[in-house]
Amino acid sequence: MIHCEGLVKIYKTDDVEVVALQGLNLTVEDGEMMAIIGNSGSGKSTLLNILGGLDRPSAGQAIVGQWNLLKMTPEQLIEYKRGTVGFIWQNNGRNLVPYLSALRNVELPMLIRGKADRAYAKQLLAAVGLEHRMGSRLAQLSGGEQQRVAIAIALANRPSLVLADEPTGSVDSATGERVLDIFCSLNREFGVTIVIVTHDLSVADKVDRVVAIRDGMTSTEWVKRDGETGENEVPGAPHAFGDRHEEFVVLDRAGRLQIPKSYLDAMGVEEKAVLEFDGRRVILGPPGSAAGVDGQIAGGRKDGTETS
Ligand SMILES: Nc1ncnc2c1ncn2[C@@H]1O[C@H](COP(=O)(O)OP(=O)(O)OP(=O)(O)O)[C@@H](O)[C@H]1O
Repeated sequence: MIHCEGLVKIYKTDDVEVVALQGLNLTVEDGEMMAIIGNSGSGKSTLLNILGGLDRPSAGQAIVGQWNLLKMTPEQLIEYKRGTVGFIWQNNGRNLVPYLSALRNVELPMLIRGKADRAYAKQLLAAVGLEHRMGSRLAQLSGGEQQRVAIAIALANRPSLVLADEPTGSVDSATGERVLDIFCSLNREFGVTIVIVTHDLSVADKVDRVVAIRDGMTSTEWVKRDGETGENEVPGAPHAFGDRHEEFVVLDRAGRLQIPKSYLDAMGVEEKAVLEFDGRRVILGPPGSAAGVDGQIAGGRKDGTETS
C-alpha cells in the first residue's frame, strides 16, 4: 500500500532550513494496521502530511497504491485526497462542520465527490457506535463522540488508506480505547489500511507493527508475535510494548542502522565504536573493547568484568 524510500522533506523558512525527513524508508502492506511513534519533532506529522497529500516531499520516493506522490499533478492530488486516503486529526474540529448533524457531516465528503450514499453514511455511524446520535448537531456531541464522527467522515469515500494523527490525543483513556477498537474492527471488516501516529504507547497492543522514527528516519520496529507470553524477553532490554512484540532495528539499503541511544549510553559509546563479526553476530562496543584472537577484550574480559 505504502512504499517510501529515501524520503526527504526540507522546510525552508527565511534563512533557516529544517530537514524534517532525512531519507526515510517505510513499507506498509495492504490491509495492515500499524503505528508510528517518535519524540516530538522527529518527523511523524511531516510523514503523515506527505502520505495524506497535504504536503509535498522534497526528494525520494513515496508511492501509495497506484499513486506516485512526487509526480502527481494538482488534479491527481485532489482525486487522491478525495478517493484514496482518509485523514483523522487529533483536533477533530478540522474535519467537522459544527452546525450540521453527524449524518450530514458524513455525507458531505460524499457530496463533494458526487452523490451522498445515505445508507452507507448510516452504516458508518453505526460502526462507530453512534446510531442513536445521527441527527444530533456536532455542537451537541461530546469530544469523544465528535472524534468517532471524524472517523466515519474519514471513511465516507471508502478510502483504502486511513491516516490518523494522534487520534486518541484529545480524549480520555476509555474513549481512546474505544476509538482504537473501532480502528481494529474497520481494519478487519473493511480491510482498510490504517496508519496511526501517536505518543500513546497503549496503541501498540492493538496494532500489528510499531515503527519508531528518530531524527527523520525509521530507527526501530516492533512486530507483534502471536502466542508469546514474554518468557523469551531479554532481561534488561527495553520492552516498551510489553512482551507481545519482537524488536528489530531497521537497516536501510546501504546497511545503515540507528542504534538506540539507551544502548549507546549504557556502553559509553559516543562518536566512535568498534565493530566485530564473530561469524554469527555483529558486536559493537566502545573503543578499546575489541576482542583479541583469544577472545579476550582489551582492558576487560568478554563477560564484561575488568581484568587487572
Ligand atoms: N511548516 C514547517 N516549517 C518549518 N519547519 C517545520 C514545519 N513543520 C515541521 N517543521 C519542523 O520539522 C521537524 C519535524 O516536525 P514534525 O511536526 O513532523 O514532528 P512530529 O514528530 O510530528 O512532532 P510532534 O510529535 O511534536 O507533533 C521539526 O523540527 C519541526 O520544527
